[in-house]
Parts: sequence; C-alpha cells; structure tokens
Amino acid sequence: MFSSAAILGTGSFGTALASLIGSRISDVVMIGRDPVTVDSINLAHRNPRYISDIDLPESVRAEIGMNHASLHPLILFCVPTSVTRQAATDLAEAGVPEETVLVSCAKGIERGTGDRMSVILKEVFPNNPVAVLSGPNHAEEIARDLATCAVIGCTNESIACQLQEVFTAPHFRSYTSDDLPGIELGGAIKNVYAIAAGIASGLNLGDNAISALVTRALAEMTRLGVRLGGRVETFAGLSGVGDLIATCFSAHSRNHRVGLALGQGKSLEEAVNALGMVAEGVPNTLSIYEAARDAGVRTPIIDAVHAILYEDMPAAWALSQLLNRDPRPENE
Ligand SMILES: NC(=O)C1=CN([C@@H]2O[C@H](COP(=O)(O)OP(=O)(O)OC[C@H]3O[C@@H](n4cnc5c(N)ncnc54)[C@H](OP(=O)(O)O)[C@@H]3O)[C@@H](O)[C@H]2O)C=CC1
Ligand SMILES: O=C(CO)COP(=O)(O)O
Repeated sequence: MFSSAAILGTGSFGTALASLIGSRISDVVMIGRDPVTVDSINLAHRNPRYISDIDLPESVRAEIGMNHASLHPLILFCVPTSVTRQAATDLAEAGVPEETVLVSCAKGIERGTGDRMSVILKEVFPNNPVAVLSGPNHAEEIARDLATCAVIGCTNESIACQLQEVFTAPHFRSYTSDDLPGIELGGAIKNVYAIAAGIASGLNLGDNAISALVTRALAEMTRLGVRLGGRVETFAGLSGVGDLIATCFSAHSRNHRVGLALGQGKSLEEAVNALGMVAEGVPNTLSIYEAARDAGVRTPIIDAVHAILYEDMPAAWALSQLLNRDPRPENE
C-alpha cells in the first residue's frame, strides 16, 4: 500500500477521490491554486467550492505548488485534460522519482495531437509507471459513499493490484485491465454523447429517441475507439457502456447539463457559464471530431454535436438529420 498520495486538482473529482482514498492512506495532499479553497480544506476539512457539504477525512490536507506533490509515491491527475500536459510539465520540473506511480483520472484527448492523457504522462515521465482510472464515477455520488465500480488500466500487473487496493472501499469496487487505449477512449468519447443525450432531453424528444441515440452512440464509440487502438470488449465494460449510461442519463453529468441547456435554447456560452465546472465534452467534441476525421471513421452523432456546438446548426435540425441518412444494416 502507498504510504502517501498527492492529488492534482481541488475540483469535484479531486475532492471525491480524496474522500475515497483518504480512508486508506494516512497522508493525502490535494494540490490546488485557490488559497481560500486550500485554507478551508486544511482548517475546516471541507472544500468550499466543490461538493462543499461533505467532510473530508482528517488524513486529507491541501497545498499550492507542485513541489508539495513531487515526493509522494502516488500522484493522481484530477485536472481538466486541457491542462494535464502543463500540470505534468510543472510536476516534472519539481523533480519526481522514477518509481512514483502516476494515475490519470481525467477524461478526454488532447486537441491537435489526439493524445490520450496516459500518452502525455509517458512523454513527460518516460520511466515512471503510468495508469488510468475510469468508469461510471460521478464525483458527487462517490463523495457520499454511494456504490459504484471502476476500472484501473495499467500494463504492470503488480502496480495494478496495488492501485486496486487503494481504490477499494465498502462502496467502491475496482477491476484491472491492461487496455489503456480502450479505457481512456471510452471515457473521452462518451462526453460528446452525454451532450447529445442532454440536447435530446432538452428538446423533449422522448425516451425512445434517447435510448436509440445512446445505443447507436455505443456502436459509434466502439467503431471509433477500436480504430484508435482500444479493444472491442473494453467498450462493453465499465469505462465504455458503463460510463456512457452514467453520463447520458444522470442529472449529475456536467456534459448532460450543457446539452440540456442547448436543447432548451441556450447558447453554448450561456450553458458553459451557468455550469461553472469543466464539461470535457465541449473541448473534446473538437478533439474527438478531429481524431475521427484523421482516422477516417464514420461518426454521425459526433458530427451532429460538432455541428450544433461549432457550426451554428440548430439542435433540432442536426438531431433530426441523424434519422434521414442512407439505410444501413445495424451491425456494420
Ligand atoms: N466530476 C466528475 O464526476 C468526474 C470527473 N472526471 C474527470 O476529472 C477531470 C477534472 O474534472 P472535475 O474535477 O470534475 O472538474 P471541476 O471543474 O470540478 O474542477 C477542475 C479542477 O481543475 C482545476 N483547474 C482548472 N483549470 C486549471 C488550470 N488552467 N490550471 C490548473 N488547475 C486548473 C480547477 O481549479 P479551480 O478550482 O481553482 O478553478 C479545479 O480544481 C475531468 O477530466 C473530468 O472529466 C472523471 C470522473 C468523474
Ligand atoms: O465522467 C463522469 C462520470 O463517470 C462525469 O461526467 P461529467 O463530466 O459529464 O459530469
């Protein structure tokens, strides 16, 4: 078991994971950038901005600055995917031993490179073990000890088992896998479909329509994810269909909430501003659309969300066009 851990990010997921692992690890430091948040975590054991009504374990404290993270044997990345590369670079400058285990908990791929977060971490820390955590894991529920499962991706079996011990609690069961591409791509791509499902809800398209959309989204996610390097069975697992269901049907999902607001006629800017938290599907619609084009994969649902968010296409029109394409067999 790890003697201590650092969590980069004092947002929703960092707070939920601090609460989870803080009961198993006696020293957990959250690295933030807001002095008020850091003081509150240290003095009141509460995060005033994210999931503010839960008490964090006594083992959890907070600091500002990567130098406070660099010497812990386990470091979790819980910042948005758009800043993961910068956070990793800052951390590397602080000096990290080669045996430190780095775990990406963020869901998305980088715009421009199409890199998954574990690829970025390996680029910056070529000699360190790198793992990923994903699944149907709404922060608000984990922090309240509501039951769920997750999958840990790691190619080193012994480290995967150590991480499985860390991410185990009476309400939290974790599995292991060595398919990092499949795990990360499922978690990234589902964000776009959660926006689509939210839009369909906002437009009152009905339960049949949303179920059909999510089912076809799974087919599309699997087609794209396999082309980008994931294994087909991973998309049928916790980080694929599991997370897809969690985000497409839950009021907790920030991506779903952005979609809902769009379906109800709000602009993207209004929807994002009202949320006040990261909705990875917004930047990831761009990065995943680009990755799909580069790979030459047919992705009508991602294309529709891209058209709504970035090409000014009316939401109702874009979704209705999904029904009016050429007929095809279901399993093509
Ligand atoms: N929330 C959830 O249920 C889950 C989230 N995730 C993933 O975790 C990642 C983080 O999401 P989440 O915690 O929910 O997001 P939040 O919006 O709740 O928090 C984001 C955190 O990142 C920090 N941050 C934002 N921008 C920067 C920056 N430029 N430099 C440094 N720090 C920054 C924020 O700091 P500040 O507060 O100071 O703005 C905050 O601590 C995402 O990839 C998400 O997909 C994965 C599973 C579940
Ligand atoms: O990934 C998540 C749950 O597993 C969180 O989804 P949102 O980012 O849409 O809130």
